[in-house]
Amino acid sequence: MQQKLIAFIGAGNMTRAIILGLLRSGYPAQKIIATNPSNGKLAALAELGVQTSHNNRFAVEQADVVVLAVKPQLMATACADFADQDLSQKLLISIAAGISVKRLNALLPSATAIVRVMPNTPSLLSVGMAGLFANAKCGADDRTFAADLMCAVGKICWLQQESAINSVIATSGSSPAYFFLFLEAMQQQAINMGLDPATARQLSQQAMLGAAEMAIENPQLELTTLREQVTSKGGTTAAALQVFEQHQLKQIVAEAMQAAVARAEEMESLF
Ligand SMILES: NC(=O)C1=CN([C@@H]2O[C@H](COP(=O)(O)OP(=O)(O)OC[C@H]3O[C@@H](n4cnc5c(N)ncnc54)[C@H](OP(=O)(O)O)[C@@H]3O)[C@@H](O)[C@H]2O)C=CC1
Ligand SMILES: O=C(O)[C@@H]1CCC=N1
Repeated sequence: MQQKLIAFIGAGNMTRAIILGLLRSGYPAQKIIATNPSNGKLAALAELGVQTSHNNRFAVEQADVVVLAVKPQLMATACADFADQDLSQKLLISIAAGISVKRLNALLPSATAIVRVMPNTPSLLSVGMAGLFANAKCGADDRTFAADLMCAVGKICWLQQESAINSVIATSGSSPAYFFLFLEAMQQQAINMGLDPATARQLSQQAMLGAAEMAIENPQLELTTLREQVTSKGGTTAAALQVFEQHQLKQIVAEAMQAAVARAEEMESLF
């Protein structure tokens, strides 16, 4: 991966995840600067050798690549700190949900090459999944750098349409939380059935990990086939799946994902 000075604006969960991945892949810490208003998160990054600052303007001035990683509702405030700087030679990467390229161009008028990235928190363990959309002003170098950045923390896919970012949010950005909700429910019921909390958690999470690895290792098999392989006729799994069907699990999932997309679209008009 090319070594450019990367400024992360906002040093929260996602920035930390991406920086840890970069460092693990051998990216030099002194080529990274992170900003944040409060101290704690910066201090933790400074311990890893990363440069830190409270000053967005100072960080952006030196950077070749600027990663916008603040909450969507704070994006306008953060960008105002360096909106009058010449960003035309810098690659701008935004990981924010609900902030369009058009909005970024309005907030940062001199920005040219812009990549929107939708990552997820498993990036922290280098098993992230990110969708990337590049605007028409991005050259091959910009695309390669953005791809390399996210490949340091997981897998990526390129999107042809910006609107697909919202589908990525619903499918891989937010979905670790859907999964944790499912795990919480399983752990709770296992406890209700008499298992201790640690055993209930281990059984649930290890089964899910194994199932995810089976799906990954068997791309030639449809997910339906993998499900059917667990489901003996007249057996226990069939009894459980029948309950999911009665309660229309697929419809619930569809509605939840549609709600995520609708909120992303709403945020595009709010922030
Ligand atoms: N979390 C997730 O799973 C995912 C998040 N995203 C997107 O990533 C972005 C960041 O999310 P996440 O890391 O979870 O959020 P966090 O709240 O963990 O991190 C945002 C950080 O920005 C800091 N901040 C606030 N205002 C400014 C400012 N003006 N200048 C610089 N830094 C500032 C906050 O500081 P302080 O600590 O003082 O509040 C905070 O540390 C969001 O836009 C979100 O949509 C995308 C995909 C997945
Ligand atoms: O909840 C959110 O808005 C962000 C985007 C995807 C995951 N977290």
